[in-house]
Amino acid sequence: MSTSKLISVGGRILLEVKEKSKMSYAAAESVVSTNTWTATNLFYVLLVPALILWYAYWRMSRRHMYELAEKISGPPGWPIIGNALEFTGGSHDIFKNIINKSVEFDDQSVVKIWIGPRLLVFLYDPRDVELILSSHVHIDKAVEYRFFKPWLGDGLLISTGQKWRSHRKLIAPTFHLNVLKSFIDLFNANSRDVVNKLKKEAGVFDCHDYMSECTVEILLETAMGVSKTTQDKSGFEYAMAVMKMCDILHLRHTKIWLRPEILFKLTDYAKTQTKLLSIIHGLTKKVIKRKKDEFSSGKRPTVLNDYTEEAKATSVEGLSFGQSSGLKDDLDVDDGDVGQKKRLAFLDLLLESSQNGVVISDEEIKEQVDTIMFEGHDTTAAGSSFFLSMMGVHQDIQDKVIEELDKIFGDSDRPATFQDTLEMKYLERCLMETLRMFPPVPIIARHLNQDITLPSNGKKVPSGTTVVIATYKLHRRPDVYPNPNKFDPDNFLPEKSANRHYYAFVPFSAGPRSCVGRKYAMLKLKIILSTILRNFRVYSDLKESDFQLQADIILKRAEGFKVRLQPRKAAKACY
Ligand code: HEM
Repeated sequence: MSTSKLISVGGRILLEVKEKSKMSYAAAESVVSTNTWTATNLFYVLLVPALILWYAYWRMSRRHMYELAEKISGPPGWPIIGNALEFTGGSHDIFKNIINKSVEFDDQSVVKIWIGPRLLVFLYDPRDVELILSSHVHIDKAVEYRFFKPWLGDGLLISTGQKWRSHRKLIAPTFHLNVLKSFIDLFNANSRDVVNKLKKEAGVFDCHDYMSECTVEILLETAMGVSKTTQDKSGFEYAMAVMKMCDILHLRHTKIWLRPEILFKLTDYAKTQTKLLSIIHGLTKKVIKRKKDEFSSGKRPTVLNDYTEEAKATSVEGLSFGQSSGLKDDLDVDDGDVGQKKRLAFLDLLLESSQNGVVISDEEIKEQVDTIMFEGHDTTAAGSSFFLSMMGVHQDIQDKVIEELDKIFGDSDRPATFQDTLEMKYLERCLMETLRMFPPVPIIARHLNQDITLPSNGKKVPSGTTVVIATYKLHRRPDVYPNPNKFDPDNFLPEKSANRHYYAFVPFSAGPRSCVGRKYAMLKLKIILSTILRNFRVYSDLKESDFQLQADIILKRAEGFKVRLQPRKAAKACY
């Protein structure tokens, strides 16, 4: 065979081999694609029944919940998403919509809604409220509080079980009345500062900004023990960051698509949250570091063990410190029989405890500081701003408060004493009435780990439900407060309070998980508000029916807390 023949034969063979291999490749490809097709199809063919089975099992395992929920009334919802569409629109629209819709169910004081698979049952009969709040069993916070976790960690507000119990035991005494009495000078000094700042306001302005900054600064100076001279402008920045964080948390509570972590992280809100948390945690870290440096340089905290007869009293005759006088909690424990007790302010105690090898880590201290800073400032800022708004609206009531203050202080510009605060009885009634009509924490939510039977109507609420104490609705029950939408401080005359169900007024919650800052808040508010009213008369151009309420975690006025001030003693400087 010639070379060219060989080549051509070889080429043909090669071509043939190539053709064959092409064919077998195509065949293989078709086998693979057939197999892939079959595997993909098989996957889907199996997935669909698997999902159906899983859904059927899931529904079956929740049958008990559905059966009991069926017997509780509530607005009709959609399949899968339930009543999630009720939460569309802005915060004010949501609040108005929910309150309006709830009216239909007022005769039963219990309303059910579904947000996707979550069952929420709103309660506002005092007997049902008592069942939940007085219990040592129903103390777990609802799963919705988990959105606070990146901010507050496992702080007192959201922790549960043994951790919550031991930290509560540690922290509650740091808000004991004896400790609070030692803060009076600081309450006065900061109230004076806010009065001086308010002097520059000539027209209508939002008093909440001032109240917010002032309450942050007071907290830093009292509970955290950071002196004014070492504070910088970060208080205001912190307060604004907290406000914006609350907006984001509220969105996550109400917009079903923002609930799953995986979806939330894709949004701009997640980026904003990271920025806000760096401002918020920046301040708390700075505060703790400063305090630790003081400790290591040998500066020890002041021990507050003034054990005079007056200081011994933990409860004061005729003063309820923000709750029905028949209720008692761990803040009312009288340790007169325990012997002389060393008392420290909040952060001093936590640091001292940790250095003595007690129960609390650095991370836990940070979580508790974040919790107290949040709970302690935004609530009181809202409460005081609502109070000033109500004084502005009700000039006749403001007259009576001013008359009382003039009786206590006369012409003097001296700072208020603890004894003075006991005599501010009418101002206290106005404060309680403000907290009734505008509770800064308008709802309290708990997770049920077992079925409960409602004392008010015998209906059962199933385990796994989020029960929501609707404080705002509870406080406006016409059978408890005749004319409930009228601001009437006489609702808190002793004889009227005595005849009322104890759990019909719970602005600070009640029972084992009541607010640890209740007495602190009442004392601080009395001093700030009396100082403002000793210096200014407050006016409002709006009536309370014009207030646009919104509940971004904390109840606020959507349009801002707009008031006007007129100096009472034009020529006199604040003392
Ligand atoms: C007008 C002012 C205040 C109001 C209306 C208020 C209201 C409340 C309410 C309703 C709760 C229960 C929340 C829930 O269960 O979801 C609570 C808890 C709490 N509050 Fe306050 N609060 C006020 C001021 C303060 C202050 C000044 C502090 C601290 C300085 C504070 C610290 C706390 C803490 C740590 C908790 C969690 C307690 C626990 O779960 O054991 N609060 N507050």
